[in-house]
Amino acid sequence: MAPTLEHTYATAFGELAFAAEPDIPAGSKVTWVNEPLARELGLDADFLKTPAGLQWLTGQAGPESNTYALAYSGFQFGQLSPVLGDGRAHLVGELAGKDLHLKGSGTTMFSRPGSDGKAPLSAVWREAVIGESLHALGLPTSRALAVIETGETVRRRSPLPEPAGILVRVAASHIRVGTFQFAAMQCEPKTRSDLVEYALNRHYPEVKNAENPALEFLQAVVKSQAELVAAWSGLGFVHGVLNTDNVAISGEAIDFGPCAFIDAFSRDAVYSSIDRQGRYRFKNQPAVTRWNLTRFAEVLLDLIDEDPNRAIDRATFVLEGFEDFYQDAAARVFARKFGLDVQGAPADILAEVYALVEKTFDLLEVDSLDFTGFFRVLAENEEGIELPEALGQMSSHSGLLKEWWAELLRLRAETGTSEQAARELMEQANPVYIPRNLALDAALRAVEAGDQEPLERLLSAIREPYKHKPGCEDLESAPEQSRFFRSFCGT
Ligand SMILES: Nc1ncnc2c1ncn2[C@@H]1O[C@H](COP(=O)(O)OP(=O)(O)OP(=O)(O)O)[C@@H](O)[C@H]1O
Repeated sequence: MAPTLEHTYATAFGELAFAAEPDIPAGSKVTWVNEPLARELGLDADFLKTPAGLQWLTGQAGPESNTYALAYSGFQFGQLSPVLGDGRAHLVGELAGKDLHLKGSGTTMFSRPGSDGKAPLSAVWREAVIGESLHALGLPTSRALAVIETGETVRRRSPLPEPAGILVRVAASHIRVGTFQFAAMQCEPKTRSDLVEYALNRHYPEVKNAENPALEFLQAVVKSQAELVAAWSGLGFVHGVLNTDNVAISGEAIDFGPCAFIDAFSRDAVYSSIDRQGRYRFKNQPAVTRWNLTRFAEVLLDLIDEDPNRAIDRATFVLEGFEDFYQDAAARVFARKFGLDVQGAPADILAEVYALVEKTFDLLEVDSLDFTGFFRVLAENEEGIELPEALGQMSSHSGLLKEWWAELLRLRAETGTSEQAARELMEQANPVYIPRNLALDAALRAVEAGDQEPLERLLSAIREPYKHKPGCEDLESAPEQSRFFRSFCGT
């Protein structure tokens, strides 16, 4: 049997959570359960695959339905949409302090006019695989608990129908920057102060008794977002749609629809077919996150200080800390990738590591090198202090490469990192396996045709990302044609 879910958010915020029934078509089946996650949550994976498990996962198990569509607003590609909300998603409840949430579960009062409330099976799986990969790589992220096939079809990328699915996901919460924007525009001021208190209790209890809770909350979200985006930089990960409704205040990655890990490196990498101006390209992610946080600060100002000018000064001071948090976090992320032990290192060393990150990007970009492959080759270098031959073969700019290598060795010496320590750091920071774009795409096409095996194989590799897995060699690198890959945003 499965536990009873809580509804603390919906109970506390009736003006932000509206009763809404999911549409679970007859014949729907749970076709995949995330067994490690089920275990972590104390759930029985075998039960979840049964018809009773399907009912529990979709909020239909009790005598009455307690499922909700959540309200939020959002700046989408820079333009404010005052009312968005779960238009094809439902909150089922909370388990162990986390949200259980459906996507692709039918229309609600927030549905986009004329839209079907559904999700293509391939989009459901893309989110499931990427979430598992980010989690295995140590990043905070929402994760798929299960995939449901409904037997229905949807039309997205072509006039041809494709199978539909429902994602059952688990997230720290679904409180977004856009939730606060909605509360600011549509609710009494008390809703926002209650929401700050609720969010602090749930996500940042260490600062919940602060003298100025709204200011401390802003500070905590700024820091966690800076760390999140720095971790993405370290993986060459492009979220895809960093609208304010896709920014969770918990600091987890959510709603990474048309996301991808970069193969051939370019700072301008953008994978989403709807991001025509490249607003959310790789190199813009820190600046765009700062922009999103500024929109967040705007709707907290009156809670920060009743004097508007003082409130702006205080919020600005916190926002200005974003760059420092980001650079510090990015320097630490890349230090591990470079094999540098920076524990206890002074700020000037971290600044030098950060400068080396930019030089690395130059080196990768000038030859469009494979981001993940470059770092893994570095981790597996057998040549000690000699410039690794394999890197020499990858790069056609030997001058740049030699300079870069000399700088890396200088920082190793400066930080007193032994060869052994360097190798250990790099082997645990530079993955062998990420969901390569073309391999993921091929696996998604297979699942649409009824074959789940390629996805299961990909999952087994990315779940242990730092270890070579016999039989998965084809998933270790990107084929040449991946340079031209662009993910379709048919969510
Ligand atoms: N198929 C759909 N049917 C009804 N409403 C939809 C559908 N797809 C998106 N919407 C709604 O349109 C608005 C903007 O959606 P957005 O593009 O952010 O999609 P989303 O469902 O939130 O997907 P993602 O998780 O990838 O961000 C949201 O209110 C969303 O619920």
